[in-house]
Parts: sequence; structure tokens; C-alpha cells
Amino acid sequence: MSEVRSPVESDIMAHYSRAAGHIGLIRLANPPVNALSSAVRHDLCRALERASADTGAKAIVLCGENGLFCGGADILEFSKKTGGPALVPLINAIEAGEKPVVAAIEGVALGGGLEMALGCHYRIAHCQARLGLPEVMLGLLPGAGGTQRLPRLIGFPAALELITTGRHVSAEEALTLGLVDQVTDGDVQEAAVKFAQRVADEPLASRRLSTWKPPCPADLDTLLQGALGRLQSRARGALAPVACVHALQAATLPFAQGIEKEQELMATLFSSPQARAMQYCFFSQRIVGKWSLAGRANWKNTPVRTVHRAAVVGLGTMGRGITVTLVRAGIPTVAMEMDRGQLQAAQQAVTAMLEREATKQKRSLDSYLQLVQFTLERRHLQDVDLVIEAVYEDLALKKRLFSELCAVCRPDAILCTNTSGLDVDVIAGTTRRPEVVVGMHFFAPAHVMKLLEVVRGPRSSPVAVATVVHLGKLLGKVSVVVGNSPGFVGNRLLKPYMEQANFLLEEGATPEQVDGTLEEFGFAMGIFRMSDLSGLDVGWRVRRESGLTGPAVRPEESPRHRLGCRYCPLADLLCERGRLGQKTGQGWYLYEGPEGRKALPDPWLHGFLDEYRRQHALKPRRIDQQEVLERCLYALANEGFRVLEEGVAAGPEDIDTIYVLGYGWPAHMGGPMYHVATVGLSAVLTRLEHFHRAHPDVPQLQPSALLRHLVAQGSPPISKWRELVRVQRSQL
Ligand SMILES: CC/C=C\C/C=C/C(=O)SCCNC(=O)CCNC(=O)[C@H](O)C(C)(C)COP(=O)(O)OP(=O)(O)OC[C@H]1O[C@@H](n2cnc3c(N)ncnc32)[C@H](O)[C@@H]1OP(=O)(O)O
Repeated sequence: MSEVRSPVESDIMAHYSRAAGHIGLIRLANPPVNALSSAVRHDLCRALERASADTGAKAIVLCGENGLFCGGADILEFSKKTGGPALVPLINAIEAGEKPVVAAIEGVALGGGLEMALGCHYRIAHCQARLGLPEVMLGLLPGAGGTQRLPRLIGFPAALELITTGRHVSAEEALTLGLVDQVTDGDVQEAAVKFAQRVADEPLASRRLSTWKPPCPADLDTLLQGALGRLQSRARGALAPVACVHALQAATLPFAQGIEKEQELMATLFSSPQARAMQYCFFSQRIVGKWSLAGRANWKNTPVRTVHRAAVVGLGTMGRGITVTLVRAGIPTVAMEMDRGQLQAAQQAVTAMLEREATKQKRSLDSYLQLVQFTLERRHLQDVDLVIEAVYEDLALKKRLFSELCAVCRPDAILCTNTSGLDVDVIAGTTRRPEVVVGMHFFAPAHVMKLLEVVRGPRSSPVAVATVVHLGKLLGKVSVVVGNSPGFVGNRLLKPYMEQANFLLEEGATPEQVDGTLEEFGFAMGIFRMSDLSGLDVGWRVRRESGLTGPAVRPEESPRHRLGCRYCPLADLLCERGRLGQKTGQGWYLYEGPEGRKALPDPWLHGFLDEYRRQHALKPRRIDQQEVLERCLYALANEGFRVLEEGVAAGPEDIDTIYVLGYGWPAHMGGPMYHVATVGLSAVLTRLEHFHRAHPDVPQLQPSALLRHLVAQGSPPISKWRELVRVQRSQL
């Protein structure tokens, strides 16, 4: 493309130049994602003025530098007072201009970026581009006209789905939806310039979305009410999705009135604590990617090995999900089992999962199946770059397997274990190459959940860690590097949380009451419903192995105490009765038969709790919601401080990311560490002291040294904790 570029200063963030054929070209230049900062908006206004005044330009192409159109408003500026022209009038001005503007979209057009493209008269996308309005993920709504222009362009049902989920769509889907006018696999700017030349003399009036009559389907109210109901039960207490629906409802009004409503709703969200929490989550998920280890190695200076071929060993539920995740990312995968029957069952299940994936991605099933080799034979592991072990959670079995893997795999192959809490270093110790062993803790269902705990054993090499983190990114996961502590970070913090919930039952609460309170707080699922879903036998096995229950318990030990600390045997008693949760149709709740999903209050369980309390002379008392929340959540966060103190996690952002992405902590509440920071560390310390006085035999309620230290330091903001804990010992 020949281009006459006017001289520009290097710090200008929206350049104006002229492309061939009387086309003006505006390029956004604000790396890394061309976010619409106040400086960009300022320069964009100037560039638009130049373009409309340029008599040699009949039409304008708007594009971004560095292969990316625009990642939206500058999120970093949300917490600052900034000037510059506002986005809504700027987009209105683009739309109202006399010359056609064509958005040339490559990379991404997200949030304000897509809203700006909706203000343009035409949109052309590169076939690899992704488009979306993800503001809801930041506790906001598309407040630059997006809630008003999008339904006018693609209709209410599609706009509702895109805006309330924040989902990105591919260029192909965008074309089908009518969101873009053309998709190209060539140079998008060249295609846009040619397109602009073609439409330069076309009338513009019909291309201004704000002038389109709002589409008003007959069943709109039902559609919106249905969405509200679903959103309120899915993201309890979250304001943004509800505000998105209300803003969309206003798209039935004349455009100016709709925009007014959108701005009003946006203003409320913009200053809300929920938006701050969700933006904290956004940045936390980026901070955790910048890992560093106890030596000098870090995310920037450590080389990564390419994983050309991977293997999954053990094809139970987790192994199958991991296989699908690898194949979906285009990585040839050996899927290995030890037992022929298991292998056949796994092959069927994985094929069915890939079939669903192929339908969703509009790809052929074969394109996936040709990437996976199902086998019983160890020799097929000889040429893989990385193995993920996903066998039963049994240390002896894993140890045996790793010593075999070490013998059969290439010396440089990275050996990962998907253990959810066993000692990675003990497993590594069975190999001759402990440096290549890393924990790769996926969360169920592995092909859905975005979290990956990358466990660095004391002997894992930086290259092995870097390779696993990088692989996690390729798999679409957010990797959090954690130290090798029992239960790592996620499951370690779960223990005091569960214990408090169990103690509350002893003291008079019911599972429904505890879960109801947690769900009202925003958890997708209360702790008892979650335990029923995962299976009560998982924790039972761990407790038996660690001698907390079962034959190893000394006869003189009281049923409600272990090693001088309070212990609640309720979950063990349910397991002994075969009540293992959803899979057996009974657990903390009653289900409509085995595998039934709806948790119903169980009169038997209530009677069982009464009887248990009588037996142990426990006088039930009325427990209010605040106590449920404080005991469960502060005990969890208190363990979080211990994890930081011990250097098992690098910062509060790591813990919060793990809880939001892996344990259903509501993103609009930021995460456990963010929550206690918001409540106030001093208040949390006082409550923990109070609870510990009332329950001196519960060490988890004893405030951690780090919490005390932070309070003594005047409770610094959460953004400073990382620096403060870095000076302590790191296990990373
Ligand atoms: C006043 C409001 C008026 C109107 C409403 C409009 C609201 C909005 O537009 S809100 C913003 C909506 N946009 C988004 O939510 C997009 C967020 N970004 C992403 O999803 C991704 O970053 C990406 C897909 C754009 C790129 O992904 P990837 O290549 O994996 O890179 P990273 O995610 O690691 O990001 C790199 C780097 O860029 C920073 N960054 C990304 N987006 C923004 C942004 N919109 N504003 C400011 N900074 C952004 C990100 O934090 C990374 O920074 P570091 O390298 O320092 O970590």
C-alpha cells in the first residue's frame, strides 16, 4: 500500500496520514493495546479534524498500530482523575462526520474499541480478529454507546448475550451476526482502504447506527426478564449484568434518551466498589503472570521450551479434560491408560467432548482426533516434550509412575503431576531428574476452568516452571506459580474455611443456612453444596491418610479433638454411612437419585445433626449471617496471610486470582485478601481475636503474624503487600 505520511511527532498517539486513492488514514498508537487513554482521545480528535479538513481525502480508514485495533478504554485511568475529550461525544462525532469512516479491525476490538468501531460507518475485520464488549467483566457496561448501537445493528437477543457475558467473538461469527461488513485474510488496512475507495461516494445517512429505528421484538420484555432472572441466579449480587440489561432495555427509546439512560447507569457502576474489585481482578490476573523465583529467574529472563508433543497419563475425569484442553490448543497429545477397559471408556468420552468442541468451533472432529493418540503402551511416551500425570490421588502410585516416566521419557522431557495437594518434591525424588518435575494442578472440569496452579518444587528448574506457565497460557489458562506446601494455595486455604463451616453445624447451623449466606455473599455455590458436588470421599480419603480419622486414630482421642485441636467428625460420619454427595444421591443434601443435581434440604440430616449435638452435649444456638461469613471467610484469609508469610504465594493477587478463578469466589468481591483489605485489616484482626478467644482450640482462628504486622504498619493498601512480603522467605 503506497502511503504519503505527514511528518508526525513520535509521541502522538493517533497519527493522520494519507493512503492511496484519496483515503485518509488514522492510526492509533498506544502500545500495548492502543487503549483509549485521555491522550489518545485528544490526539484522535485532532486527527479526525485533520482528516475531515483534508480536501484530498474522500473517506477515512481508522486502524491501530502493532497489529491491534483497540483494547478499549484505558482501565488504568479508571482510578485516576483524567481529562481529555469524553468518548461518547468523540464517537458521536465520528458517526456524524461527512466522510465515510471504515474501521480496519485486526487483533482485537474490545470495549470502547468496538464501540468506536460501531460509530464508524463500516467495519472490516481480519479473520483472526476478536471482537467483544467485555465491560461487564470489569463491573461496568459498554458506556460509550455500545448498549444502544449494538442492538440496533445485530438485534436484541445477540446483543443481550454479548453484552451480559462479555464474550469475545471471532471475525467469522461477527460477520454472521452482521457486526462487521467484511472479513479478510489479507492485510486488513489494505482491504479497508480499497473498501473506503469503493464507498467514498455512497450516501452516509443509512450507515449511522444512531439513526436506525430501535428494533423492538414482540417478546422483548420476556427476553429481558428471563435474562435478568438467569443473571441474578448466576452472578448473585453482581450489579453490572443487571445494569447491562436495563441499559439494553433503553435501546427501545430514541437514541439520545437511550444514551442518557446508559450514562446514568454507567455513572453508578463506575464509582461502585464492585467495579473496583473487578478491575483489581483484571490487573491481578496480569500481575500473576510476572512471576519470579527465589533466585534471579523470572518470567522475563527464563527461556521456555516449545511443547511440540505432550502426553497425559491417567484418563479419569481430570485426564480426559486435560487431553481435550491440549488437543483444542492444537498440541499433538498421547493419551495413555494402563487398563484396556478404561482406555476404551476414555476414548469414547474424549471423542464426545471433542465432538462438542468441534461443533462449537465449526471445525471437523477429524481435525481434533488426528492430534490425539490413545495408547496403553509406555513406549509412546519416548518422544514427548512434556507429560502430565493425572492418575488417582495416591502418593505411592504417583511415585511408582514417576520413576517409570523418568526411565522411559527423554531426559529433557518435563514431567508434571496434576496432584491437588501431595508433595511434589517427594514425587520428584523418585526420579533421577527432580529439576524437570513440576506440579500442574488443573481444576475440574479441566477443559472449562481457567485456573492452573503451577507448583514449583524446591528442585524444579526455572526452565521447567517457565515452560509450564507458557503452556498454561497456550491452553487459555491463567497460571499462578505457587510453592510446594500441602494443598498448595487453593486447597490449603479451603481447609480452615471448611472446618469453620463444619464447626458452625455443630454449634447450631444447618448446611442450607451456611450455604445460603455464602451464596448471598456471591459464591456460585455454598461450601456444602460444593463438597457434595466434588464428593465427600475426596476429603475423607485425605483425612484417613493423614491419620485424622479411621483406624489410625488412637482410642483415647476424643471424637471432637485431634492432637489437642478441635476436630469435627461430621463429614466422616456421613461418608461412613455411604453419603458421599451428589454421586450417591445423598450427602449434606438430598438429591433426586444418584447423580441428581438439585440439592434439597434433607430432614434426615437435620435429625442426624440434632442427635449428634445431643450426644456431644452441644447446646445449639442461633447463628447469624455475619458470624457465618466472618468465621468462614476470615479463617480462609488468615490462612492466606500464612501462605504469604511462608512465601508459598508471591502476593495477595495470586491468592485472589486462585480463589476467583478456581473456587467460585465472586469476582465482584475481588477475592479473599481483597475482601479483608476492603473490610479493614484492623477490624478483621479484632474479629479473629474475638473468635480465637471463644474457640482457643482452633489454631486457624489465631491471627497470623503477617496480619498483625500489616495492622501494626498502619494497614497499607493491598497494592503494597507484595513488596512487603517479598522481603520475607520465598518458597517459589
Ligand atoms: C470511561 C468509559 C467509557 C466507556 C466504556 C468503555 C469501557 C471500556 O472499554 S473498559 C475496557 C474494555 N476492554 C477490555 O476489557 C480489554 C481488556 N484487555 C484484554 O482483554 C487483553 O489485555 C487483550 C485481549 C487486549 C490482550 O491480551 P494479551 O495479549 O493476553 O495481553 P495482556 O492481557 O497481558 O495485556 C497486555 C498489557 O496491556 C494491558 N491492558 C490490556 N488492556 C488494557 C486496557 N483496556 N487498558 C489498560 N491496559 C490494558 C494489560 O494490563 C497488560 O499490561 P502489563 O503488560 O503491564 O501487564
